[in-house]
Amino acid sequence: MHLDIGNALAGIARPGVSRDSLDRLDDCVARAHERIERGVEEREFGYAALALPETTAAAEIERAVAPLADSEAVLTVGIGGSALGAATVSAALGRGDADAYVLDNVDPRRANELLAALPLSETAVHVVSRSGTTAETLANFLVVREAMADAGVDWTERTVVTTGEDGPLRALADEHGLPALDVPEGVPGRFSVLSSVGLVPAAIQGHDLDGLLAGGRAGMDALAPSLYECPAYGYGAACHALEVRGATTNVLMPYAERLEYFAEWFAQLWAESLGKDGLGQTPVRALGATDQHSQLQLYRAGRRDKHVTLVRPRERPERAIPETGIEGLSYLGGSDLGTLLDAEFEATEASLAAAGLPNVRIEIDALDAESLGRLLYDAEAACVLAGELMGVSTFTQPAVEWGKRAARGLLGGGDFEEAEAVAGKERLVIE
Ligand SMILES: O=P(O)(O)OC[C@H]1O[C@](O)(CO)[C@@H](O)[C@@H]1O
Repeated sequence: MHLDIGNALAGIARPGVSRDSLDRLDDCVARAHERIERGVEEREFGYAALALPETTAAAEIERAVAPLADSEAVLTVGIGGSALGAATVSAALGRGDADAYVLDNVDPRRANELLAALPLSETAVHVVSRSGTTAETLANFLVVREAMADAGVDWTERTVVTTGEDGPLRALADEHGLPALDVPEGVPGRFSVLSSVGLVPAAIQGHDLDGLLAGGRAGMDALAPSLYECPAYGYGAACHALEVRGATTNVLMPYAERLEYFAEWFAQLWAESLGKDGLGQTPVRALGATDQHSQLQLYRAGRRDKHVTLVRPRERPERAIPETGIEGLSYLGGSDLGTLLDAEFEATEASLAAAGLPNVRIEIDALDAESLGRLLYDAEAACVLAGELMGVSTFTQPAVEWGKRAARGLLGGGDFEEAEAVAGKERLVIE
C-alpha cells in the first residue's frame, strides 16, 4: 500500500502530530518491530498471523474445493473473523466464476430470503468457526443443511468446513466425512483472512490465491524497524499518535464500492484488537463519495475526535459521462465517473485538511489479488504495531464472552449468572 500521512501533521491538523514527535515515536516502532519479528519467527499466538502469506498452502485449499469448482454460488456460514475476511476478498475481486453470499447473522427473514433465492443444488457451502462452538454459525448451518435436504440436495456433497481441531463442527465434519480445513494455528479469527478461513470462497470463485498471498508476502518483506520505511507501521504509528492526541474515532472511507466490505473487516480488526483497557479508536465505516453527502458535515464541523482514513485504488475501470448541452452540466459531460470519483476523493481530502481535521491517504495500485493481499496484510501489521505501542493484548477479545454466556443461558444451554442479569434489567419504559 502507498501511504501519505501529510495531512495528519501538526500545522495542518488539530489534533496533529509534529515531526519531532514522529521521530521520537519511531524509536518505539523500532523496538516494537523487534518484538513483532520475534513473535512471527517463533509463530507465537497472534504474531503467527503475520506469517500466513508463507504458511498458507493455496494448493491445499484449491484441492479441498475442487469438487465444488462448478458451483454457481458460494455461501459462507460464519461470523466476525470467520466471515468478514471471505466477504472482503469476494467483494473486492468480484464475482469470478460464482456469486458469493454470507450468512453472518441469525435474522430469520434474511435466512429465509437467502435460502429461497440460492440455487441450492449449485451452491457450495463453507462453514467456518475457529472455536467450532459459535451459536450463530452452528444454528445457521443446521438451518442451511435442512433447507438443502428439503430441496433434495445432498448437503454433504456441497459443504466444506474450516474449523479447529476439536468441537462440534469438527465432530460433524468427521461424522459426515466432509472436506475439512484447519484454521491456522495461533491466529485469531480477525487476522485469518489470508488462510483457508478467508480464501475458500475465493478459490471456488476462481480468484488468484497465489496473487493474494504474494501481496501478503510483499507486505512481510516490507516490515522494517522504522515507520518511515514501512507503510503498515507508518499507518499504525500515525493512528496511535492521533488517538493519544484525541482522535479517538477512525473513519475508514474507501472510494470504491468493492472495498465497502474492507471497511467492515477493518472495523472488527481495529475494534476487537485495540479496544482494551479503556483505550482504542472507534472504527467507523464510511464510503466515498456517498457519505460525503451524509457524514462529512460531522467530520468537518462536529466534535474534533476523529481522523479519516481515505482509501482508493489508483486504477479504475472506465464509464464515460455522455456529453450534454444541459446548462450547468457541461463540466461533467465528456468526463468519466472514475475521474469524478477521484476528484471527489481529492476534494474531500483537501476539505478535511482545510478544516484542520487529520486525515490519512492509503492507495493501492489496483483492485487485483496482489494489491488486495498487500492491503489486508498491511492493515493487520498496522494493527499489531498499534497494539504494541498501546501496550494492549492485541490478540484476545475477552469482553465478548459475557454476552455469549448470557445468550446461551437464556436458551437453556447451561446455568450462567449472566443470563440472570438479563432478567434483572433496570426498567424505565416510555411508550
Ligand atoms: O470463528 P469463531 O470461533 O466462530 O468466532 C467468530 C468470531 O467471534 C468472536 O470470537 C467474537 O465473538 C470473534 O473474535 C471471532 O472472529
